Amino acid sequence: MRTILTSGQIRQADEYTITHEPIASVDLMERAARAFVDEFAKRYPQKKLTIALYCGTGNNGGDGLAIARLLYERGYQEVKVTVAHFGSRSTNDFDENLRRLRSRPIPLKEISSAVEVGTEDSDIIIDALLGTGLNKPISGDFELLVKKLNDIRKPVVSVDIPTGFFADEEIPENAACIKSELTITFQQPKINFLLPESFPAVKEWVAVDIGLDQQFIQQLGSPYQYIQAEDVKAMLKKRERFSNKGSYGHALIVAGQPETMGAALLCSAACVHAGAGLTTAYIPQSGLFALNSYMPEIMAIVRDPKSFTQISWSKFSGLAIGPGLGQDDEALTLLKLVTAHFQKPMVVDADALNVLAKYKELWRFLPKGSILTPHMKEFDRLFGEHKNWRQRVETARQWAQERELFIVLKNTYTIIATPEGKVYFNSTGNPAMATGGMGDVLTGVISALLSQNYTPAEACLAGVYVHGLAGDELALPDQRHVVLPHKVAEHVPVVLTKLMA
Ligand SMILES: NC(=O)C1=CN([C@@H]2O[C@H](COP(=O)(O)OP(=O)(O)OC[C@H]3O[C@@H](n4cnc5c(N)ncnc54)[C@H](O)[C@@H]3O)[C@@H](O)[C@H]2O)[C@@H](O)CC1
Ligand SMILES: Nc1ncnc2c1ncn2[C@@H]1O[C@H](COP(=O)(O)OP(=O)(O)O)[C@@H](O)[C@H]1O
Ligand SMILES: [K+]
Repeated sequence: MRTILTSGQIRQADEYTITHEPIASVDLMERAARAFVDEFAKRYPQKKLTIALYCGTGNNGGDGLAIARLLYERGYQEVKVTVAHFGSRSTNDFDENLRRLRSRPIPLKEISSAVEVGTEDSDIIIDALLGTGLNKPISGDFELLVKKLNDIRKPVVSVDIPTGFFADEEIPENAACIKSELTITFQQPKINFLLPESFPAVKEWVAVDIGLDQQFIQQLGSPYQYIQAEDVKAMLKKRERFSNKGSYGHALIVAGQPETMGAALLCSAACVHAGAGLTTAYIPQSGLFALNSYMPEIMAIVRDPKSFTQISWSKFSGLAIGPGLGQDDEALTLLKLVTAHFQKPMVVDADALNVLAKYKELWRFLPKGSILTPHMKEFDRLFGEHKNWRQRVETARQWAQERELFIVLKNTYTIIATPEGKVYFNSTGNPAMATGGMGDVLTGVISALLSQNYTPAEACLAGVYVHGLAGDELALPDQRHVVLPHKVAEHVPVVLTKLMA
């Protein structure tokens, strides 16, 4: 896991590293600047580029001055620097870097108001005005300068965070900020980079390691984590030589209506591909033909009232309810039936979530450790309207803790809130996956993992990661516009094999 800290915690980690490594703070700044320049040089290797750095007078500005010097030393000869003295005092490391910069033949202009900025015709702008020290929305000269830089419509690369961007608190409405093409951020993504509001301020980000003390970072106990491949690799279990289908559990997928059988098929098929020993779909009579012709590996129980009393619930080790289920009386009956008889953690998705939103008294029947997989609209139906994603993250965290459930809030960086109060952000997935049926596949994958005896936490974390990775492997190499959910399901075994290699 990569721990995600708030700006305040990052400052603590900086201070701890400075005292205990030990390293002088100006040397830590130099290390950060070097890490920035390494990444910048990879992305923009043309040494003839004209580069304009805009620096504030805090440590973000200090980084900018060090970056200008290091770029020059790397052979970027067309670098120039503008320092914005807009009121805030300068830091010692800024002063030291200004002294170092002055000994180089790099053009330096110091301004005390935004109107002094002339026409800007450089190829690239590096934004080092303000970083994590931001404590209120920018206004006055900062706002004017930011507006000017945005209006130039040249690519902007931000140092650590775009100037004016709130890294981890709720972003105030209409707060002005730099719209960066790329943000090269120190040590870890900032929480708000992982939420939709960050776009277009943060079109793309990359985190570069500046060697902050890892032990100290762990000890800060941040609830926010960013899932990495190693975490999922450590969870996955290989299939044993003397195993049989009984070793991998039996999943029941309660899904589908005559008009939405596709959802049931995609979910059940994904469950088969993700390795459930047996998969049974609990579907309407009219869906039987489609099911049998789509995938013969899936078994069926036909959903007539007689069946309600005939299911032997204990033989299922995993269960999902919801994809394409509808929200009529039958859906309500099924949700009641399932929660009354199935005592293990289950996956609740799609229409079952909408039913749950309408009949709040059903909450208390959900087995502890169950996994809710809402997208944004389902989430707001369950928990009320939210003004922004930062609020959704906190609602998910509170509810998951209070109800002892896992909430998988599907998004670009899917958010997983756990009963322990942790919040994980998924690092896989891409916009080609934004197509109907993709969530049904995710539900199938998670229920397959539950039926194979993975813990609910493992099923959520590994499930979302694997699902996103399958989508990435299909879409990213040749930049596909769209990937189809059934292809993602079919690719899940390939991804699992690679992760277990
Ligand atoms: N040793 C360290 O602490 C390190 C810090 N680093 C850099 O330091 C940055 C943080 O530096 P600072 O804490 O000096 O802060 P900034 O450089 O982000 O901001 C400077 C000052 O601007 C003022 N300010 C805040 N909001 C404002 C607003 N809306 N309008 C006008 N002024 C405002 C604040 O008083 C703040 O201290 C990071 O983003 C990173 O770039 C890196 O060099 C790595 C090491
Ligand atoms: N831009 C994106 N980046 C990453 N993942 C995405 C993106 N768009 C969609 N996804 C993933 O695709 C799935 C869509 O789920 P959902 O909206 O429930 O689809 P459906 O209801 O049609 O089955 C989620 O797992 C989501 O994380
Ligand atoms: K910045």
